[in-house]
Amino acid sequence: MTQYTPEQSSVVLAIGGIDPAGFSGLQADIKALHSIGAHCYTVPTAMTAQPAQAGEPAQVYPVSTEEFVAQLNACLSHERPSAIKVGLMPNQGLAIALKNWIGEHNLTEIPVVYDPVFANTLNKSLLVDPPQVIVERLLPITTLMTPNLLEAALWSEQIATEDADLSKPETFARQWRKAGAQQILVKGGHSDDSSSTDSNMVSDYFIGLGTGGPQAFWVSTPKLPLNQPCRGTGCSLASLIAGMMGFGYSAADAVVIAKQRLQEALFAPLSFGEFLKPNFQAIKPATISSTEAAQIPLEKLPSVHFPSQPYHFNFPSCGDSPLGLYPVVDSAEWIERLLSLGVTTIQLRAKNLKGEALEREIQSAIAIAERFNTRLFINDYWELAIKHGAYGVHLGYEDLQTADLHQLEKHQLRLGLSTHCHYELAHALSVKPSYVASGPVFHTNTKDMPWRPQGIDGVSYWRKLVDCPLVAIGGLNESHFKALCEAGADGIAMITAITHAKDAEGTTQRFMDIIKSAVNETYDQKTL
Ligand SMILES: Cc1ncc(COP(=O)(O)OP(=O)(O)O)c(N)n1
Ligand SMILES: Cc1ncsc1CCOP(=O)(O)O
Ligand SMILES: [Mg+2]
Repeated sequence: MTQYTPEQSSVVLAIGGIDPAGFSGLQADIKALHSIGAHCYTVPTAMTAQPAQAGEPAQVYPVSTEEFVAQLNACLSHERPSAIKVGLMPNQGLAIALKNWIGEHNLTEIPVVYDPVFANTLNKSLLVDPPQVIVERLLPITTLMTPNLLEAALWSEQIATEDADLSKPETFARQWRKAGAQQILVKGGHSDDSSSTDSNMVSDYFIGLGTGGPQAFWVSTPKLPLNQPCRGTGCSLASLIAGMMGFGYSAADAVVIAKQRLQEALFAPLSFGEFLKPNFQAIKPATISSTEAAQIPLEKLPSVHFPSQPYHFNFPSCGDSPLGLYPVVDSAEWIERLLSLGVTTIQLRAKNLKGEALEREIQSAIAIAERFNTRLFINDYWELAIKHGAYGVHLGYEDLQTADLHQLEKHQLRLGLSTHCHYELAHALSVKPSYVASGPVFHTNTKDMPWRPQGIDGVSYWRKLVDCPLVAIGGLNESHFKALCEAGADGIAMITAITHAKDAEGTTQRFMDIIKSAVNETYDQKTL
């Protein structure tokens, strides 16, 4: 369910400080990483002594470069790490040693998540050298930085242009990118600024590298009413992100999953003395089978939205009857043929038409669907769909970046959205569409897709996260219908199985019958 291929194991090399009180640093990393089933190597950069009392400073005792490199080598003598998480890096000598070690051992392909810890939650400085010098050393080897607002400010103010508004996470993120950060998540947890998002939410700003170039988004979870300072959240989040990237997830997916995992661990935090800490023991462990990729159980997904787009939409429903068999075809002629058989949901996916011919096809398709009182979705061409009063549109993630959702909502078109990974699903759900499509379920020859097929298990997993109708698509035929209905699919979409069938009419009729009885059986079983 990701742009990359999720693996069965994730081994994270966690590099950071030892907090003997057990709130943050490597101890926090271990707990967070074990909760997602990742293995955690721990290489200390420093012992620390961080007293609870506000007046007393923290002590930091860095390890020597020799000790540091010996530990790194010892870890490497076991399995090669699949991700590296860097937390407290107290001086530039260790930063340089890490950079050199990564280069010497050809580990530059491994994702490095750097959480630039400058001070702890109690604002006690933990660095021996100035933060700017340390960050400069580590930036070239970092895949994703995760500063909080204060840490981001420390660096950004140095390089800010005069008109930059440094009170906002997105400004910091842009400044860091200018300074050479590949991908960055600026955590807004310490911000009182609510201009860009809902004040009941904690919003972080991400700039990453999507398949089609840089991508930027806000990722938000509800603010939890915590009545004591909570420690170790930054370390835990960065570790979870590294752990998910270690499994092979993209940075955007890893951020979305990690943010939700942390939210769940904070929902009923553990209280210890004057502090709280995330309760990773209380959340569901990951299930990792020997054959499938790791599956991380989540209660829901965070809200995700593009910087330019608010996420308060509400698209009309597709009605009470299940979407059922959902043929995706390329002409009005196909629509006429299939609707006359009683198909109730259909899509016009006209990839080979342009200009007037395209507009004519869309107009005819809409007229036919109206005659049969059927749910017709127009793929891609949302402006023409609005112009000619279509029932709905189906959009992919790329279309979402340019489509005017306000116009679609204003004209009350139904909206179906494709999703292939956690990040896309989180984004789609934030838009509150009329349905979400999930695929490819199986390998498809119809379209090149960079995602690994999710299988029926993937549909069941998606079902638990999706609070609107769910459509399955990709390599589907009649042998899958029963299992798909049991997995909770409301609609079963397909191209080849119908349009390449010898007897398309007979096949469609049979498919409708199978789906109808599978739906009835599933319903009977659920109500027994
Ligand atoms: C029901 C349904 N699900 C997914 C898709 C794929 O749409 P999209 O991502 O926009 O890709 P193209 O179909 O445009 O290639 C779909 N069309 N229908
Ligand atoms: C457009 C699309 N999006 C996800 S899978 C797919 C192709 C589905 O076609 P088929 O049913 O022929 O596998
Ligand atoms: Mg499309």
